[in-house]
Amino acid sequence: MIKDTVFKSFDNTSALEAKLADNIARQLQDAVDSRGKASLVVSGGSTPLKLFDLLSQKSIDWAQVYITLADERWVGSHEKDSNERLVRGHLLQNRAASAKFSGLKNMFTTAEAGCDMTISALAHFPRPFDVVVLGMGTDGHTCSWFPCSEALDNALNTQALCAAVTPTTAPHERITLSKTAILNSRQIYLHLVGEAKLSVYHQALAHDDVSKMPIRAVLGQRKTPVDVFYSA
Ligand SMILES: O=C(O)[C@H](O)[C@@H](O)[C@H](O)[C@H](O)COP(=O)(O)O
Repeated sequence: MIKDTVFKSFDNTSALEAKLADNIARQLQDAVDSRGKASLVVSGGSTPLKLFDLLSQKSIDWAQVYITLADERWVGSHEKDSNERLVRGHLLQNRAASAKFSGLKNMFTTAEAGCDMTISALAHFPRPFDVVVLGMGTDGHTCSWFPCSEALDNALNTQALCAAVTPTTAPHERITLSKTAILNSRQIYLHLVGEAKLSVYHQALAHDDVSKMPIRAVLGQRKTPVDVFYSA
């Protein structure tokens, strides 16, 4: 049983996105004011697109903000399943166009082979990450930590920043930030939309087995604050 998560429920997705975009913008600007630069890790998938649109319009010092992804499918950055494509089309727009983005995919043929290069590409990021925004799948995965995937143990236990994953339940080989990387953050948000995700979230809280629902690796820890933002 996992206790004490901060859970914020909103009447609709617009209210959720407005509040989450305000929080993230404030935390990034605070980081720039105190340390000169800030870092933001975002997730792909369908949930965060409107959040990205709103965030891109915030008036903060984006030129000092370093942005990357929690995970990426090992496909070209113009392909429809690319998370980088979503970030470029929705977040790195408007005022946020001046942010410094590093994607996770590189020219290596496989994620396994490209992992070290991705780690080097992120070496200059301010860490701990200031803000991490995670999503969750209805199987309880977050990032590309898929339940029962052979690579899950490595993604959850390596001290390296990234791990390669080939899920059996989702398309594409992937690269994902590791648990070590994600938890080395000042603030994590878990962005959930829809009743199906709420039910999965409750199932995740009810037990401790991380291999069955890897989101528990985030919800069941006390090192890094996690705020869950939910709307039906
Ligand atoms: O690349 C990805 O797929 C993700 O980063 C992944 O972890 C995502 O956040 C969840 O699968 C939720 O996806 P949806 O928002 O599409 O439901």
